[in-house]
Amino acid sequence: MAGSPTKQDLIWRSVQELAINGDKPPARYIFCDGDGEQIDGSPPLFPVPVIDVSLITSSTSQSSKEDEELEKLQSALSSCGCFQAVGHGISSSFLDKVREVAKLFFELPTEEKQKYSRAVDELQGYGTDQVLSEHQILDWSDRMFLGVHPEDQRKLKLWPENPRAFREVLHEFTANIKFISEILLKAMARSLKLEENCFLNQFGEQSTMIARFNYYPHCARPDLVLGVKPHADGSGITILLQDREVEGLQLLENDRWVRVPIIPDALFVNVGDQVQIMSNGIFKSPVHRVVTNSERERITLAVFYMPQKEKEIGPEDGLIDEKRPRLFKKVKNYADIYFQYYQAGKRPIDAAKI
Ligand SMILES: O=C(O)CCC(=O)C(=O)O
Ligand SMILES: [Fe+2]
Repeated sequence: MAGSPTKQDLIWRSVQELAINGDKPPARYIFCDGDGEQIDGSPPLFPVPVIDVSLITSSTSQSSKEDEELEKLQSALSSCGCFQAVGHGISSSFLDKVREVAKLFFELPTEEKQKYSRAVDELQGYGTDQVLSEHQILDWSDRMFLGVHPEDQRKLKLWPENPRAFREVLHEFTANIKFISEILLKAMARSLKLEENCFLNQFGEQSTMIARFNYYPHCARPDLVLGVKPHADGSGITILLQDREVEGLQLLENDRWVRVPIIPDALFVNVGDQVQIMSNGIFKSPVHRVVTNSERERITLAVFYMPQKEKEIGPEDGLIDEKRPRLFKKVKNYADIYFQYYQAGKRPIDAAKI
């Protein structure tokens, strides 16, 4: 097709298709070029703390092992804001099944995947980075975004029926993730000597869970593009199932990018902005980005667990005193605020700061 691409072309041309010819990425994907800082795909590996979820599941049987694990949890979330969860109860073979259905979906022909396309002004469905301005630098990734909770609000017409097991596997996986998220949020409250349900109460009965399958094709110039630009998540907490073999996630630690290692059967958990707010800034929502590589595709599944829409959230009273004054206002509909700030290139959590 002649001429420069229209907005519509950019929306519908998947990065997967762009990657096939192995050419240099189009200008709209170039995050840094030449004189800017090059994207380092291999900075030092960061020893992300490992937490055994099976040790922190019960509030009744207080044991020294549990106390120790809660202390580790508190320390991880107050420093890097993330950890690798093991002992979470989901079998290794089921995690691989989740990875398999995701891979089979992205392998489908374009026309088949486009049956589930995101409408231009919608968030849910299959697509690329949402194009909101001509100047936006686009992510080198395709994604499938699906609301999974509350269950009665699922947009099932966007849930793939191909591969056959997709819906069932996603349903089962996210039911497990919800269960684990609730255990974690209780443990996080206990680790701060708070009543264990306090964070969960802020999430509300109709808490929201969104699944985002990320597909990062290989890229001829991984030094110029990002799979996902630097951001902190707008969730309460995020649980990420990483690719079993291909790395790509990086964290900003003390102003330096570091690599997140792969532990194949672990779930990578990070605090999102809304839990940073609820914890009055004690828990940190880490800035992270995704890099690509020239050889292999990478597929991940991020599940964002968020408070109910319209519900006001704010710092827990028990975490405010003279030594630690209130750092954040009460906010609601943080997802909307997040989106506006993020697209304007600002850090969304600043909107909630006092
Ligand atoms: O794919 C990854 O490793 C992380 C993705 C991510 O940060 C996100 O979806 O918010
Ligand atoms: Fe993220």
